[in-house]
Amino acid sequence: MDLNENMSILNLEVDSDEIKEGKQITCNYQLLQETKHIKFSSKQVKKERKLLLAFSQKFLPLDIPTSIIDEKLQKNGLPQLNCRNVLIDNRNLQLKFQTETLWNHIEAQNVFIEDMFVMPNKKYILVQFQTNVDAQKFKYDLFTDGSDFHEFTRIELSVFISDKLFSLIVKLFQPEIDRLIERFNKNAYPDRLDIRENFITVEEERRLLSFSEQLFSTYSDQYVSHLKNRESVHYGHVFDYTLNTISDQTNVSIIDNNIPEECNFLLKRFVDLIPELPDQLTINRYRSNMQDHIPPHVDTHSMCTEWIISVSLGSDVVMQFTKPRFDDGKDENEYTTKMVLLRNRSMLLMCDEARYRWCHAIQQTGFDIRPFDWSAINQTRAHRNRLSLSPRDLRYSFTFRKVRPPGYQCKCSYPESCDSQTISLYKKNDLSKEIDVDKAIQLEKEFVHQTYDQIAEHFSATRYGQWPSVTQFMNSLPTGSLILDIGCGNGKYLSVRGESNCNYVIGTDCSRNLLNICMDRGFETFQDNCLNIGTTVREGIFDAAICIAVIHHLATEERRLDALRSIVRLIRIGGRALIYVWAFEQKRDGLASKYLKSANSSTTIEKDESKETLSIHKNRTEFKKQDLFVPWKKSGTKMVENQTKLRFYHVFRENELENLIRKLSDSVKLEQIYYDQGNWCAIIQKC
Ligand SMILES: O=C(O)CCC(=O)C(=O)O
Ligand SMILES: [Fe+2]
Repeated sequence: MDLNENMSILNLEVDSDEIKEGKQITCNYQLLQETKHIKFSSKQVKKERKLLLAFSQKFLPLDIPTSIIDEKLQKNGLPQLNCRNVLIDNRNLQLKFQTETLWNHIEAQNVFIEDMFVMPNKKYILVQFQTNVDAQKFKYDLFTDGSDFHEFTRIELSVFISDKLFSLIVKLFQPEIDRLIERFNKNAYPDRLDIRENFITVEEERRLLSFSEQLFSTYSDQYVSHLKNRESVHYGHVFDYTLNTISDQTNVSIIDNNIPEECNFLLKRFVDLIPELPDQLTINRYRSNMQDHIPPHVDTHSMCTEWIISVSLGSDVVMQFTKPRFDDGKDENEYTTKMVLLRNRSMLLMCDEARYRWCHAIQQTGFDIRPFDWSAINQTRAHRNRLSLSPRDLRYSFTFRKVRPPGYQCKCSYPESCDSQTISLYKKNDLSKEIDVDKAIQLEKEFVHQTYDQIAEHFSATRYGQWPSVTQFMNSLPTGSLILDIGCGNGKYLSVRGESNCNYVIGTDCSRNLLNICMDRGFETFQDNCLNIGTTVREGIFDAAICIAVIHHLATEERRLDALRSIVRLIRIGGRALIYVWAFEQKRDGLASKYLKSANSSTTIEKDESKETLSIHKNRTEFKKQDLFVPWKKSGTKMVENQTKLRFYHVFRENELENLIRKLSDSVKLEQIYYDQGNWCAIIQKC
């Protein structure tokens, strides 16, 4: 028999019904006839969910040379395994089937499954077979080179596990699975969200698919928006996804003024659903191999009427709806995220609350996790919630809207997400009095995270110059330093690897779109909020950190202090960090900063300033307040006011950064504090 190169011959057993510190896992390396006992460390127990990761990293015998395995196999034949459970490691996403299809394929080979368990947010699948013999057949017959089944998929890493471990893993993850599945519960969908499955027939889908394929293959770049995350074409008006609104300022053109006649049959079906017919259509093309997606957004309120329709073609996809926490202050995970399965040939209608209040998104992944569909396997099993992994195919969506006249003021009841009402809402807050934490989170989400995601490309194109004193700090670090760039943006400092080129820089940022730019440049990054980083990476491991122009985006002093605490936790004792924040004082020693000097009247936005409000700063002028919105304007386009993107800033006064650092207690030494081109800067060292 032939073995795949990485096939493990490992059998894992636990000696307990619980996973506790000091409890043991026994690893039988069957072919090697070796047994190892490994005790759970307190760390593994603390982070139970990381346990399986620990299994795969620690226990998979990848280090055993294939030649040894072959030799043992020839001598001893197949090991007699006393196990019916197989853990499939699908981290490389080799599996090309949806879980239900995998089940059916396996059973079609007369190998019988008792249960299948997809772990939440993990790329592992546990399969429980009815007997040991079934498990062995699965592993040694179905997945060897040359077998029919092997043509469909490649599972290179899999591990046998005991019944006890199987049930422990189920116990460990079931609560999380229940929570995930609850998000798919139709009874709790956003109000006024309507889904009609089988809205079009298979034949109608086929016709629209070939129409779409032709559009994207024949039309030139004049008509196709090549977005970072997908491609789109437009009829009636262009929809600009960087601003989520209708725009005639983009560099793509509409294909035609009218919706194409291929859609006439759809318009007829819309008549009963919506008060007026659409005059705008965007066709989005999501390529599965590119992990195409759409970031969370609310389609701008004032630009189209109170409904939006989207018809799905080609592939199922899960759409995520999030309601800002702002509304009710309840735990976001429990109450405000909903998952909606959009099957191909279905229609999605978003009105009122679903349209105006909830963000919708399609996540960046090759696989969707969704509830297991028992009707697809003609069998029933023990009653508990199960998940299914579902690979995506090429998907097209047809989004229809009815455009409003320019200057229309939306009067919806959701001012916090309304472009016509938002600014007046925040005007009620004077942040010199601290706002509560929910408001702060919402303010940062809307006016920092979302804004950076929306302006990412243009922001990146204007952010290439490194500040010399930042590079100087990075170059002053010892050879081999591991450096974390917190709020790395487009990664302009991630290439600074020290004089010897031996330093290693990792970046983190909130903005997925900025991180995508880093990824394209080949940098290593992960997505995180500067307040949470310690929960993603191990604390105390970095020799240094830089945090340039980040902390001034946090809305309360407590949160700014928390960000400093988080930086300190991440670096090792003796490690150093450089922090830059924007200064209120834009003139020092009689000299204006570069920011003031580059004043250009054509880029400014005039706005009334009122003493008691959170105001919009006039670009390239001195600051009048510490808490304000700074407009981001795409130069070269004539933007009307409500299309301008705003970023929230708290600009620091002299001594403010220093005072904040002093609150960190004795664990930190303030090495240097200085002023650099309109910024207050500090170098600190962890004692
Ligand atoms: O692809 C979809 O179904 C949704 C598209 C969307 O949200 C949009 O075009 O604004
Ligand atoms: Fe949308």
